Amino acid sequence: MTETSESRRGQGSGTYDVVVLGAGPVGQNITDRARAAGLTVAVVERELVGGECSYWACVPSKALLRPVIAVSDARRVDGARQAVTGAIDTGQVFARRNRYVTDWDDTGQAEGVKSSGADLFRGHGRIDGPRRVTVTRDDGAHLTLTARHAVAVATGSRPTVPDIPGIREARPWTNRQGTDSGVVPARLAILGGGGVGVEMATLWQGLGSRVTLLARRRLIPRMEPFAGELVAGSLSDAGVDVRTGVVPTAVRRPDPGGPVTLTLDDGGELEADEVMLATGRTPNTDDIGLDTVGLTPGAWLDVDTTCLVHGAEGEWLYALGDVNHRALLTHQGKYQGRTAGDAIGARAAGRPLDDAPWGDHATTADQHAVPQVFFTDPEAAAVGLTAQQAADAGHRIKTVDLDFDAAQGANLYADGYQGHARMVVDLDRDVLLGVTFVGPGVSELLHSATVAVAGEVPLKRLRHAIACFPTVSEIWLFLLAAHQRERD
Ligand SMILES: Cc1cc2nc3c(=O)[nH]c(=O)nc-3n(C[C@H](O)[C@H](O)[C@H](O)COP(=O)(O)OP(=O)(O)OC[C@H]3O[C@@H](n4cnc5c(N)ncnc54)[C@H](O)[C@@H]3O)c2cc1C
Ligand SMILES: NC(=O)c1ccc[n+]([C@@H]2O[C@H](COP(=O)([O-])OP(=O)(O)OC[C@H]3O[C@@H](n4cnc5c(N)ncnc54)[C@H](O)[C@@H]3O)[C@@H](O)[C@H]2O)c1
Repeated sequence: MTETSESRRGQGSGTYDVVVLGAGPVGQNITDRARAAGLTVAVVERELVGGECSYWACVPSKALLRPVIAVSDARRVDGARQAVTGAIDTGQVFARRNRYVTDWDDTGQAEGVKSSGADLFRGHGRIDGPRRVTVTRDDGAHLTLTARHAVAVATGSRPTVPDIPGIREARPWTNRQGTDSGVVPARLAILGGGGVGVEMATLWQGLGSRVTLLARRRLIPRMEPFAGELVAGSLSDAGVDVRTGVVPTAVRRPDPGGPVTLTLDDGGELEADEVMLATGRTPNTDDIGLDTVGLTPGAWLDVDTTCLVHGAEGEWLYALGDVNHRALLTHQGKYQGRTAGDAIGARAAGRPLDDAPWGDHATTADQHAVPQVFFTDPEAAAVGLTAQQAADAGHRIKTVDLDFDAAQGANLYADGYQGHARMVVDLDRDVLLGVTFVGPGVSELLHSATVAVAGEVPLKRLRHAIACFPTVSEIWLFLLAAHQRERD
């Protein structure tokens, strides 16, 4: 850092090639790539290095879900089922979660940022005109950072609080309490049937809560309809009260330590010990100085394929991860971070960009091949387009559907394996536009589909990619054979 003289305690300035706002997984990835390109980097973080993902989202939720699903998996195998004789040890489950979030201590991840050669600044960052960022530290001191080449916004998102009378006063759980609680509420009402809703319902019901899941429409609506149906059925089998088409119109918790009551739009009432919001995300862009560069505070940031923000003059402002609203997923944001980091390196060196589709500096997969797994029981995993999305986009398609019990490997994996697979075929190019798997253990199957979709592998060639006998992956053989039969 080229620190200038400090006129008052804690005040100073520095000039870097790149300034990164937010040290979540996405901010860390762009930092690594910018450093690899030989650029100097300042990283600004106001809370914990590692972001929402490491401490209140992906990591703790999966640490908590795994024991629940491992027990279910054992129960699906004769011989193993008989060995599951007790209840889940919630104390051990919480201890496991605490290990994976390093007790909410970010020392290790902060060291990781520093060891990449970047400088880490603790405090709230705000853009202050083109290529400038001010950092306000907890003690009120300010610092000004100037970026020679780029400012990268990777400030993530926070839970959306719906406009329901009484909801804020009822102190609802969000993903934060849903992943950091060490107490199992006796009754939990979850609002929202997207990814957070279904995973949290699986998790807290599995740990002993009586969960009611209220969804405006079908569950996990961005996936194929059968995914939501299978997940809803299994949640109900596990004891979750799944109610679709029902929303609260008012919430009240008269006694701060007492139960919460939800008035529902079907005329009913629901009492619970906690209510959790799983109603989507709001970008952390309302207080980052967007107005100083002609952009709208609080908006999602619209970006090009290299993650440059549209509407900001000059090629210096990038937005990655949740804030650009392309795909609110850690792996996709990290891909954006790697791609944009390389693009910044190329632009800084005056090298030509390789930003044509699927080029080194293009985030093409954001449009065509986003993979996602919901760690429910059964898991729901999908990549690319659903049949509806493909048809809406004007593709001439056909779908191939199969239950997993066609594959002996699936039955050996779980007695009476229940699951379903669909591939969406582009009839004009004979490639896959999308694949969805629902069933136990399918999360580890998804990458094969991602390779096929992103690689645009012709189905004529894909049939030569042989799945081992007897694995769950054998479903590929049956899907491709069914496609070929229908084609011949
Ligand atoms: C319950 C839950 C489970 C999820 N599970 C998965 C999953 O299994 N897999 C998956 O891929 N995705 C999952 N997601 C989504 C995933 O958490 C996000 O897509 C991911 O965290 C986005 O990363 P990010 O770096 O953009 O933002 P974040 O992880 O939110 O990090 C942003 C960072 O920026 C900091 N920051 C914000 N504003 C400022 C500022 N002005 N100055 C300085 N610092 C600032 C924040 O403190 C934070 O550390 C889940 C989400 C939730 C809610
Ligand atoms: N395993 C994973 O990959 C994973 C897990 C969890 C979350 N995530 C990601 O995190 C992001 C946030 O997840 P999310 O589930 O909060 O958002 P979401 O947008 O996926 O789902 C929110 C749901 O809440 C509903 N909703 C909104 N307002 C409501 C209201 N007032 N009453 C009732 N329902 C209402 C919406 O209709 C929607 O179905 C998503 O992009 C998701 O993909 C990923």
